[in-house]
Amino acid sequence: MGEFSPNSHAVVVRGLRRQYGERVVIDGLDLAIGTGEFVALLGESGCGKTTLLRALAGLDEADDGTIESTGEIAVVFQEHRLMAWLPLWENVALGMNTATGRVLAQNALGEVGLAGRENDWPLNLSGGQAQRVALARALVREPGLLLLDEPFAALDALTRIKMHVLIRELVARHHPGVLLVTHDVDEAIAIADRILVMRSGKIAISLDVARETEAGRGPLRARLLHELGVDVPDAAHV
Ligand SMILES: Nc1ncnc2c1ncn2[C@@H]1O[C@H](COP(=O)(O)OP(=O)(O)OP(=O)(O)O)[C@@H](O)[C@H]1O
Repeated sequence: MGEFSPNSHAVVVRGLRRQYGERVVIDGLDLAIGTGEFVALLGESGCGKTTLLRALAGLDEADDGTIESTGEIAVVFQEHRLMAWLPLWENVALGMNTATGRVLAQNALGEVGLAGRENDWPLNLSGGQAQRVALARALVREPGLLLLDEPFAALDALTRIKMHVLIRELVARHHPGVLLVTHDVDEAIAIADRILVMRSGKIAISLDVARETEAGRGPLRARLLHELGVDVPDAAHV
């Protein structure tokens, strides 16, 4: 990686290191995500994806290295983490001034397809709707960096595809840098501009997919599966 201009990057990570006892999980990792860039992070189970995300979110201390980010950082997890005793708008506006928070929450709920539902309760929502509220809560603060920790993994296949379309629209409108942790190679290819593979505590591979043609996606999928330790005879048709 070359030199980064902090102004055009949502986050720049240099030499990040994290270890648990003797086990080094992140080992001098470098990473830069541009403003408005959608990056997916793949890696074998236990390679340190969640550890990296937690360090970026400030939920965990790093042992060494620097993380420079230009704006707020928001996280959406696999489970929605909404508060059952608060109506949807209050979940979205949590910690904001009530009057402006309410208006911003209403707008954000409209953006995720839940207009008019601001006084409804989390318990009345489907899994997909609850994740929409979680996205609204993250984006209402206009974060510079949006961290997504497998937010669509628990959803059914059709709902997941709808969420892929929605998240792309939201990112195009709000321009945060995005880091999506996923186990799903097809999800990564469908929505990311760039795919990273993490291995041995570092970013081992960075592949541009934004301009990949339809014909190029089969070989790309096979390559990514191979990098993740899965070799299939003709991966384009699996
Ligand atoms: N708090 C902790 N204390 C000790 N070891 C930990 C802790 N958190 C994570 N680890 C270890 O660090 C390694 C990386 O864990 P991490 O959860 O970051 O991996 P991951 O790539 O997100 O895995 P998965 O894909 O299965 O979610 C694992 O070996 C895990 O056991």
